[in-house]
Amino acid sequence: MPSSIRPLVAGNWKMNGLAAHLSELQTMATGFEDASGGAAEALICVPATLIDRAVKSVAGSDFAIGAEDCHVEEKGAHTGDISAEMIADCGASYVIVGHSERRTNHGEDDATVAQKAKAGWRAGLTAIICVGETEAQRKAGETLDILERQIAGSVPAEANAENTVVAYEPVWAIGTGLTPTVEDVAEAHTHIRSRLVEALGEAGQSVRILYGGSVKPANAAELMAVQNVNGALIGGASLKADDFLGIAAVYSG
Ligand SMILES: O=C(CO)COP(=O)(O)O
Repeated sequence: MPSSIRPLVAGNWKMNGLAAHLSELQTMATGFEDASGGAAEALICVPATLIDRAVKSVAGSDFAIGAEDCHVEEKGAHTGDISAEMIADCGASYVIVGHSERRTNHGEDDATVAQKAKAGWRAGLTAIICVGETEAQRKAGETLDILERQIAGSVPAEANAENTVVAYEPVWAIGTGLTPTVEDVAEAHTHIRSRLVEALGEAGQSVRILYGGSVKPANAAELMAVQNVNGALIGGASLKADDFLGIAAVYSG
């Protein structure tokens, strides 16, 4: 049941981070268990250039490393793209698919996102499937309809708690310092939960649903306490160990 789901504190470095930044990652990996009281799992998704070194940096800890995107194919003539198999080959265990920045900047639609999730599974990765409305859609009162459509189109029917995490990221809350009210987060997450149960049956009860969009140490406690929020997907605040561990601390009890 949702209340027994082990939370996931996940970072998304986006197009940030050079080798020098790996020391920050090591600090996170070393401090995470203490900070979270052992009550949550940790993941940082890094640029493709850093996956291999990030995996080595956290070796010996339970800290997971993920990628930020993958191609749908296993290999072939796709210059500049990276397959899920390549990501797994570097030792990563997660891949983000359908982030709104990919949907907007690379024209990825729900069908592509679903294919990417399946590509991740094919390689043994857990897919973090992102959904979320734009500011215009929210103002037009379309939030729940958009989420329903994105869940229906982006989450393949074989999704379960082992192979899939869903992240709700309102586009207008990303990198803006704005967050929805806890009532709005509750409404969105409850809606996503019921759509997942409808689509996946019992498996939909235990798929983790992360909230993402301007999560910081100062607002994490109230956001993470909302029903059906099973962790966070953190952008800017995942670049600094102090901030990331400060967010993890909401789980320390
Ligand atoms: O897009 C996000 C994580 O995927 C959220 O980014 P911020 O936490 O910087 O708003």
